Amino acid sequence: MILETNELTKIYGAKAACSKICLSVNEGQIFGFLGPNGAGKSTLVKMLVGLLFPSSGTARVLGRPLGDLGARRKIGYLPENFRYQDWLRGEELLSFHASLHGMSGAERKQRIPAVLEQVGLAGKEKQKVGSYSKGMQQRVGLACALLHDPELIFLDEPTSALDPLGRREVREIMLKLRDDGKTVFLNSHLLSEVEMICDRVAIINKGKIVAGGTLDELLSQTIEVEMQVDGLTRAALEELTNLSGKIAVEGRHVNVTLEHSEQIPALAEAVVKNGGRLYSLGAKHNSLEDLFVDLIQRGDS
Ligand SMILES: Nc1ncnc2c1ncn2[C@@H]1O[C@H](COP(=O)(O)OP(=O)(O)OP(=O)(O)O)[C@@H](O)[C@H]1O
Repeated sequence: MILETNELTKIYGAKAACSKICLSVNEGQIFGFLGPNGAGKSTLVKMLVGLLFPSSGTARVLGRPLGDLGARRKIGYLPENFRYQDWLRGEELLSFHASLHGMSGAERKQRIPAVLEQVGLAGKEKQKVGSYSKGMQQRVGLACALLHDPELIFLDEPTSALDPLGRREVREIMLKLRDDGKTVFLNSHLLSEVEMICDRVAIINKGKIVAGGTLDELLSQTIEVEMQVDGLTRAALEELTNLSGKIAVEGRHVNVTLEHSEQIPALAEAVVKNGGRLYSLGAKHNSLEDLFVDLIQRGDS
């Protein structure tokens, strides 16, 4: 594991921004950390990169305890609302960051053009950062995070300022990083993006982890079945309700949420056995968005 947290907690006043977070992240993967606004995503990342002290709990990053300097040198971090020095040219900003990393002249000569190329800013390095578009600013932020060739990269909402094309390019950068053996910890609330590129995800709501696993594991948890039924009797309805906590009937349309696909034959049987006529039955696994909305709404009720 490149990252492991054990009951990591951050309390602000009377409120837990992160409460007893237990996570583990495998090396060489893109890990998606999802949650609505204010759920605690940025707070967790700030603790992991050593910018915030936890109130309690522990974590190991790159095999070292939190705050370890050797580990921090191998971490890249793109904060959510960063603002760099507007008056610097792109190359000057990167040069400044290179000096913060203690890079030699030879290293700078090699790494600065390489990251400019990597984030699609080659040829734009002479322009002032203040004159960059939002998308270019996001890319230069990404370049700063990748400059020292880190092993583990924390990206806090890296595509939020980008148009669809820019988002795709940043997704490609993340996939390339994974191909190169790097680990990416991606904070996001863009579910489709996470669904497209992440190997594992965890969902946080109100400071607590409410789900986690591979996408397959998470999305196979619930199945939505849509049936067309004529003459649904009270007895059939009762049996369907027993099979599923969630059922909606509108005319001939019956929607049922199940936990396993093994329950599907029992649904059909409950309808037919109790006098109903079944015209069609279709099952679909929930999308990440369905799961996310369901978990967050459950937490609000
Ligand atoms: N310095 C602070 N002092 C007090 N409360 C804070 C502080 N920083 C964050 N919080 C609170 O902690 C909670 C979690 O905030 P955090 O920024 O980690 O959420 P987030 O999931 O990153 O949200 P977003 O997607 O909006 O960035 C929020 O309720 C926030 O108001």
